[in-house]
Formats: sequence, C-alpha cells, structure tokens
Amino acid sequence: MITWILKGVSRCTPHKVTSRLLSTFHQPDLKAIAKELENFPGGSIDLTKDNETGIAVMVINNPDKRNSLSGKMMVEMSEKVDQLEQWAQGKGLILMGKDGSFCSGGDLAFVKKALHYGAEMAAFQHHTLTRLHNLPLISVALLQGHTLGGGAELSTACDFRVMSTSGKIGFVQVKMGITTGWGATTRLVSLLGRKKALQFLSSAKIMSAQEAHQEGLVDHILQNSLSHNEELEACKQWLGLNYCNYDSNLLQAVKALIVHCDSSKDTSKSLKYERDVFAQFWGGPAQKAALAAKIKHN
Ligand SMILES: CC[C@@H](C(=O)O)C(=O)SCCNC(=O)CCNC(=O)[C@H](O)C(C)(C)COP(=O)(O)OP(=O)(O)OC[C@H]1O[C@@H](n2cnc3c(N)ncnc32)[C@H](O)[C@@H]1OP(=O)(O)O
Repeated sequence: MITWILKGVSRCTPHKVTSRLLSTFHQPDLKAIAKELENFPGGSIDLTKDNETGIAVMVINNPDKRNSLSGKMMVEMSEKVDQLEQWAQGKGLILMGKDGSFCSGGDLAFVKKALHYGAEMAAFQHHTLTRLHNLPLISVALLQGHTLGGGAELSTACDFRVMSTSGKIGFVQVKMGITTGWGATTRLVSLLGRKKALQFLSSAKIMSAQEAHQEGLVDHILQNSLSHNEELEACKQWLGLNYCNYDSNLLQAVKALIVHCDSSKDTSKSLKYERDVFAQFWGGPAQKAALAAKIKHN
C-alpha cells in the first residue's frame, strides 16, 4: 500500500464532506504512487523535440480509447515533463492526442479498478500538471475531436488552447459523479475567473469550438477542412509565428518570469483542497452510478 506522510490525523472515511478530511494528507510519496500507477497499463505518451524550431510535440497515444489516460500514461507524462524541464533549446510545446481526438479523460477501465485510489492519483497528476503548466516553454493544447473530463483538465495546464472547427470540450466531471481531480478548478479560476469556472464545472456543458472561443477558453480556431496532420502544422505555425520568434534563452526567461510572478499566489493550498474534495466523491455512490450508466458525452 502507498506510503503517505500524514500530519497528525489518519485517513478518514471517504465520501463524507467533512472539514476534518480536508486537512488529512501531506507530502504524498510520488515514487510509490508511480509504481502503483504503472500496474494500470495501456497507451503511451510520445515526445519528439525539434532542436531547429525549438518546438516539441507530446502525443497522448491511446486512440482505441479516444486517448484516455491509463495509470502507465500518467507516469510516462511525468517522465516526459522531466525531459522538457531540461531542454535548453526549447521554446514551445504542443500537447495533442493521436488520430484526431485530444483526450477523453481517465481510462474508464483504470478508473473502475482505481476507485480506492483517488487521492493518490490526484496528487500525482497535480504534481505533473503543475510542472507542465510551469515549464519554461510556451505550451499549446491542440484540441481535435473530443476533450472531456480529465482531458479538459489537461488542456488547462497549457498556456494556450487551439481547437479544430469540429472540436468539442466539456468538464463533464459532475455528470460522472466527481469533481475535478487533475487541478482544473484551480487553473480555471485563475485563467477565466470564478464565474466562468463555475459555469463550466457546474453545468458539465459540452462546448463547440465557437462557444469555447467566445468564452475565452480557446484562443484560436483552426481553418475548416484540414486533415489531422495539416492541423498540427497549422498549430505549429500559429505557435511559431506568434510566440517562438526569438532566442530560446530569452523566451525561457520570459515564461519563467511569468511563472514566478504568478506563483505569488501559491496554488499548493488550493490544489490540496481540490484533491481532498475530489477524494471524497471518487469511488462514491454517484460515481459508481455514472460508471454503471456507461455515459457517452457526444
Ligand atoms: C480520472 C479523471 C476523470 C476526471 O477527472 O474527469 C475522468 O476523466 S472520468 C472520464 C470521463 N470521460 C468519459 O466518461 C468518456 C466516455 N466516452 C464518451 O463519451 C465517448 O466514448 C466519446 C469520448 C465522446 C467518443 O465517442 P465516439 O467518437 O462516438 O466513439 P466511441 O464512444 O465508440 O468510443 C470509441 C472507443 O473508445 C472508448 N473510450 C472512449 N473514452 C474512453 C475512456 N475515457 N476510457 C475508456 N474507454 C474510452 C469507447 O468505450 C469505445 O470503445 P469500444 O466500445 O471498445 O470501441
């Protein structure tokens, strides 16, 4: 079982909203969690770095399951973020899914087997996605096809979101009987303010590209009728021409400055609160009912 360094209190009964639980866990043992997550196989996270353009592409590769994330993929994403943190020539990053879908959230096969494991998984994802968000690279999520649940959460860990005309995005967590587990509430409030975060998260509304653009969640909509590969090229151009024109040292300094100035509002408390609330609903009756209902969000 997983090692946690607990501060004073022991782990409480899940699914009860108690203020006691909200201050339970501290300092998760991420190595131990990674070892456990690796037991949930499927898919991969693939990274290519182009030293000439300074643009890397990270691909969420699990197309048979609409690029949902297995435990193993969560670990691989963390390892790829390690590599990007060390990339001296880097300027930009595109995060995308394989074969025309961005990401449909957690792999439901993993979710069903990991219903005892929400707090650990959320702690691991918070650590990875905070580091992704804070990379010294200008990051864009290329949203093709569906971006759902945890996938929508992933997209908020990038600096920008570029979407296909036919793309759809929805924070469907409440429909799945849970709250956000991968840090999207904290990031959405900071990105778009309380009102919009509340609208997205409480309605579970699935937005078209036009709607998401109007709401300010999506920064750019790609031209219609491009192939998946052409959309990637168009996204690279959008990123390259707008934001990657200058020397990598300078651009990395600009991004690091922004992260530094922004970290004056430390998100660690808010993320911790977010994962404590998530852990109370994860594995609870509402989630079990949603899983049994085999909901499709298209
Ligand atoms: C743990 C994080 C948590 C969070 O914090 O939010 C989550 O993310 S919970 C997961 C939320 N996501 C879902 O509930 C997705 C459910 N799936 C759908 O809504 C639809 O499948 C789709 C994503 C809209 C795609 O629809 P469509 O294009 O019509 O294709 P299919 O429905 O036929 O899907 C193809 C294939 O892919 C499987 N699939 C899709 N998403 C997942 C997933 N998240 N986990 C596992 N498998 C997934 C789907 O079951 C199909 O498989 P087969 O039936 O075997 O072909």
